[in-house]
Amino acid sequence: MAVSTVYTTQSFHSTCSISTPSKTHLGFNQKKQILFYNSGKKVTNRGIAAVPYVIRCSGDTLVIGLAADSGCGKSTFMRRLTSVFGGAAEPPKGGNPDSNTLISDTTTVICLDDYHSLDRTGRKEKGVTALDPRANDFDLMYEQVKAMKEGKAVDKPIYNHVTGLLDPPELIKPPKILVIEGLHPMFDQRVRDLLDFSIYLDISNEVKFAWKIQRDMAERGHSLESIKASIEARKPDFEAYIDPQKQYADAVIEVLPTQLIPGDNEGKILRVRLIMKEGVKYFNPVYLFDEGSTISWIPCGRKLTCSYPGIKFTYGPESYFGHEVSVLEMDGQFDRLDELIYVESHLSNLSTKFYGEVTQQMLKHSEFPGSNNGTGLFQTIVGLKIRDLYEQITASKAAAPLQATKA
Ligand SMILES: Nc1ncnc2c1ncn2[C@@H]1O[C@H](COP(=O)(O)OP(=O)(O)OP(=O)(O)O)[C@@H](O)[C@H]1O
Ligand SMILES: O=C(CO)[C@H](O)[C@H](O)COP(=O)(O)O
Repeated sequence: MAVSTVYTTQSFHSTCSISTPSKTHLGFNQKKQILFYNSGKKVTNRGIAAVPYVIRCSGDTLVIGLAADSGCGKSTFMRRLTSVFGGAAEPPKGGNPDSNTLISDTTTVICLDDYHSLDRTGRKEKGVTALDPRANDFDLMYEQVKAMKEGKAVDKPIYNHVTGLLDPPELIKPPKILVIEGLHPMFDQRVRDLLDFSIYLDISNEVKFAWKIQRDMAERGHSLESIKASIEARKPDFEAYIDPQKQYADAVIEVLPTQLIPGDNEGKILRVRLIMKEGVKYFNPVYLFDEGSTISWIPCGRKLTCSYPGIKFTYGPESYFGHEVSVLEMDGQFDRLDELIYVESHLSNLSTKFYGEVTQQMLKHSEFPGSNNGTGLFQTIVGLKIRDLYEQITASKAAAPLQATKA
């Protein structure tokens, strides 16, 4: 008899179905580990591989990691991502009004700030920042993300940004897609290994400063000096614990000052690079004109209105932390968002479901920050790639029992 082990797991949950040969019967121990009986004789765990069984867990959760420093556009990216799947994302109904979680039909976004082990006072007393691993509970993060990936609900703690305290936990049910966003999704190897796809938002210091000033001065009444001081105070820990995570990311969105205006440091016109790792299963990098070539393209002219300093796209292969990557870059900003369709029609592997879907998404959220430049464009594209990844993984799982039957 052919032996096909398509999916193996130590524990079994209610969303899974299992098929075995006719003479094999199943049992479960108290830990929900599967016990196989062959013609009435118990097969021990050691013998599991000898049993031709197929487990299909339709409820398995896809886990996406999104890493970035605070104030670098994670929330904006999340709103674009959940919009690709349709339906509004809202905090858990009837729960803590200061919850950091956002739930929509397909996705649940949890904020890793909820795994701070020290509250605001605790950090102050110990003299550590929230970026320091000592202020975070990676064991709990790992256990809970693993549990959700296996289809189990968890009681996740809540870090309350209003009070600076740790609030009572909230129940999070396993979604189809779980996004873990925050400072450290790729820091702990155990958590990193649970990720099906990972993204890093790499905002250069100049741009981070410009965004912080815009938000914290205009919206939160902070002074220029206090913003500068807070960025400086976080810098050593950012460099030690947050920034190194980008080497593990499958996609990085790098945001830099423009090169179209020599010496520009204002952070208003941006040069944005989408760095896409090659060889990642179910992820085919986007390309401009000709896959693998090196291209430079100024689309301004008859079909795209551009005011000073214009728009420039580049595309080509590069090496990033020793990995082969494709990089798509956009420098400049759009004057008229509806004309983005002209650019979209020259990009391939976008994972759209219909012609113009990228432009439609961008127009739908034209009020989000970055909608007229590469940040919004590349966040939208990564959102579509995640939808594609989810659909491919789901389809491959559905096909697995069929293949096993054929084996
Ligand atoms: N693409 C962008 N272009 C211009 N400004 C942006 C962009 N993305 C974010 N910002 C600015 O940065 C601020 C923070 O964005 P957002 O809330 O999405 O970041 P965040 O990483 O979730 O922040 P936090 O972790 O502090 O909650 C926005 O209010 C906006 O001022
Ligand atoms: O880096 C951060 C991630 O959002 C915050 O500074 C950290 O979570 C601490 O939050 P607060 O300043 O509200 O105490």
